[in-house]
Amino acid sequence: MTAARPLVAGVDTSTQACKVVIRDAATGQLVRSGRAAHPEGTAVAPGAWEDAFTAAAEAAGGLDDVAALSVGGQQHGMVCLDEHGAVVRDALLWNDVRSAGAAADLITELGGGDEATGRRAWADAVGVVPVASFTATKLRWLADAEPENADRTAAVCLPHDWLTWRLSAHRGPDTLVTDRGDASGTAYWSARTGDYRFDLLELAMRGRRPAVPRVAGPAEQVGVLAGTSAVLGPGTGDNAAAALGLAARPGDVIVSIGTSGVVSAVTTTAVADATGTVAGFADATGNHLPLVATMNAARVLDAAAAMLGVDHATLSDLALSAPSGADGLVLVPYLEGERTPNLPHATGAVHGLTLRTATPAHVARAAVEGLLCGLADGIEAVVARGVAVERVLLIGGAARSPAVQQLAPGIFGRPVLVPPPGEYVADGAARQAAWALSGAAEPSEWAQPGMRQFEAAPATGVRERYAEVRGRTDGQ
Ligand SMILES: Nc1ncnc2c1ncn2[C@@H]1O[C@H](COP(=O)(O)OP(=O)(O)O)[C@@H](O)[C@H]1O
Ligand SMILES: O=C(CO)[C@@H](O)[C@H](O)COP(=O)(O)O
Repeated sequence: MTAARPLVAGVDTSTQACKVVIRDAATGQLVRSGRAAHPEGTAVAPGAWEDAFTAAAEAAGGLDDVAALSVGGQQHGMVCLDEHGAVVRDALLWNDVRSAGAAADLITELGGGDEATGRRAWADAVGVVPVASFTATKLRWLADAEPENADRTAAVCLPHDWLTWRLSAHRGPDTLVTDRGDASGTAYWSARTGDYRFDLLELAMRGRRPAVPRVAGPAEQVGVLAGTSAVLGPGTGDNAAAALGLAARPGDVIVSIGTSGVVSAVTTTAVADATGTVAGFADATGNHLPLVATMNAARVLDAAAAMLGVDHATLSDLALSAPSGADGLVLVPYLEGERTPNLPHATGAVHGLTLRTATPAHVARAAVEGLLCGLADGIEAVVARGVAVERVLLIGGAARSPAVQQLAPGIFGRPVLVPPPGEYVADGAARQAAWALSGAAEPSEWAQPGMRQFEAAPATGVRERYAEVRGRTDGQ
């Protein structure tokens, strides 16, 4: 049945929801899709992801006719398993900042007590400088705060690794598999060398060495969907999956405004930024994916809309009705602490309130501009690491906002391409599944969606005023 017209499934197990798309393996045409919500919070029982996957797959009409499946997922989350494969504690997600102190400790420890030396040493070793988001820092937190759980941790993996493993016919924790894209977000695997740094894993775990997933090749068949003959691809981190879904090539910069704000670019060489601003991740094809991530993105607009008591469409209208720069009103959007810049305990700030600016329209404008200014800093950071920018592609839930679409080009100082609203992470996972199924050297060329191009005059002074206010408050 599946041989005549094979279908493939792509999964995005993201922060807020699980999304499943089912596409034609040959053409990429969307056949069906479904989604289900994840629980709130930054510590989540992994079983909730499996439940959401089951519900999303059912909403997508089931998987009976699917010949291959891959899982893309939120990066960095710490999933600890005991010797029998049972979950040791709730997973700590990428946006959980309790490990901020552990990150600082790991930097100075590797630097022999010197922070600058430590930053350089981490960047050289694994392409990243620890921040609270990365798995290694969560493991250090575990070792210090919950040593008994650290002792019970026989294996550690990431959300997409865990879901792939749960969906497979394998059961022992020794059969866990990951890929380059997600492994590169652990801070104990190097995208440059392709090797685990077990010394850094042991440093994080204070001498313990849990098992880690095998790093599969980009299109490897890593198993089968339990109870079926459908092939499982290795999966990958959500940002690498989005790049695959968009068939991103060198010169493309992807700006994703989901729960996280992400600026990423496909490159052929590894990046090692000792400032830690640009993380030297890998992509899902064998290339690299230098990336800047912020913790405050779509939910800044969710919060602004809730604060003003309006829906997203009205928030967007309000923002577009206010003048550029919101007459000096600036919203620094560090609502959940921030990762870039590294201010894990920061809070948001609103500066420049006057009788003139104390209007819903000014607040809406300041929220959109504050969000975009943080991402503009991210684009500038990847450019500073030598990334060439030919196209800027805007995706993620908040890319649906007309205000975001129309204001981004002025604040980024570049035209912006917006593909139709879609699940590009799940699409990338589906494309990987088709690739694994085909056994071909390269992923098939799927028709890419038409994109709308937005242009605008530079938003003079907006980023400068944002930088001034951010510097003044430091978001604290
Ligand atoms: N039209 C819109 N305007 C602004 N934000 C939106 C809009 N539609 C959805 N969102 C927001 O986008 C976010 C979900 O985006 P998504 O990329 O799916 O996130 P994630 O992959 O992190 O789960 C939610 O916070 C949602 O409220
Ligand atoms: O931490 C990062 C990237 O380094 C985030 O991009 C997470 O991977 C979460 O992604 P979303 O749920 O926002 O898509």
